[in-house]
Amino acid sequence: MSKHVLGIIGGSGLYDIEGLTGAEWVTVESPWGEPSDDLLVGEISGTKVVFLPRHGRGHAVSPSDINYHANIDALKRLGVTDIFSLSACGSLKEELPPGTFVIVDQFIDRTFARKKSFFGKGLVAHVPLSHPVSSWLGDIAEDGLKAQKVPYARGGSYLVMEGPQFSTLAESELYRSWGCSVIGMTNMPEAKLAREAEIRYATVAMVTDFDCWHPDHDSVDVQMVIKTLLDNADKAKALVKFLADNINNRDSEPNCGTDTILDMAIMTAPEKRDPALVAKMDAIAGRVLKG
Ligand SMILES: CSC[C@H]1O[C@H](OP(=O)(O)O)[C@H](O)[C@@H]1O
Ligand SMILES: Nc1ncnc2[nH]cnc12
Repeated sequence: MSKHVLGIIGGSGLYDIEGLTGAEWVTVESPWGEPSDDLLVGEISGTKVVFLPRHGRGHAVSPSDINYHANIDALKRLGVTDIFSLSACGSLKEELPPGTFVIVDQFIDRTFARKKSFFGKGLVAHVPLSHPVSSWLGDIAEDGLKAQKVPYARGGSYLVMEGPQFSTLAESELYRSWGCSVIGMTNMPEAKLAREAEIRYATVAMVTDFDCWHPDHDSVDVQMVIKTLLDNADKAKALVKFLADNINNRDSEPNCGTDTILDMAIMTAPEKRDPALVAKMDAIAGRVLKG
């Protein structure tokens, strides 16, 4: 069995994936509550793949209501080592028109109604986040998009807004003035929590619209997003197959240190730790808390 276990978090428009051998929807119990849905577990080319629809099948969960903690905990419990988020997003740059896939490398987190950490009172930790995504995973995504001849951009900042309403024009212009490339509502705290869980994370953001700033394009609405997503669904599914085919066949291994990030992160002295929180962290931090 393969070493890297591939987690795919499917965003708007991606509620299922095909081509998994032995595919089974599995219910995962998490001490953090209910994940967005059951998780689809199977294999592609010998790689174990775990798929989770972020908004649930039928899209019943809004960005602010997603239980990001339970989602990451469930992926960790199923052995996931590497997560790709496939997300819809708005473009904040002329040169990133709808249909472009952006391999994001930075985030600006403007969400304010979400709990951001697994850690807290009685178990304090601070993980580094200067480079929130894995460039090793980004390389695999880039190879896949090149092979498929999909228009893509490597790098760019994803502005994470609270939503669920889309931005005002003043907000959209503000984020453009900050140099952000794309905007969405879901990748934080997801990326932060993945880092705390020692899971490598990368996002391929599929541009569906020009938000509301572009003088020659209508302001974003859901119909516009869905139309572009449907046009791009096959490309996203082919990318998932490429990721699974390739993640365990690379010449190099990741060296970002994410898989051991908690070695240096926990501040709370053993005798001051809250046993209830420590117990809840069995999957996320069991590697460093046990013994
Ligand atoms: C349906 S448009 C807004 C919605 O789409 C994106 O979700 P995801 O990242 O899960 O693809 C965006 O962040 C909003 O949540
Ligand atoms: N313009 C936009 N703003 C926020 N989230 C989005 N998801 C897709 N397009 C978006």
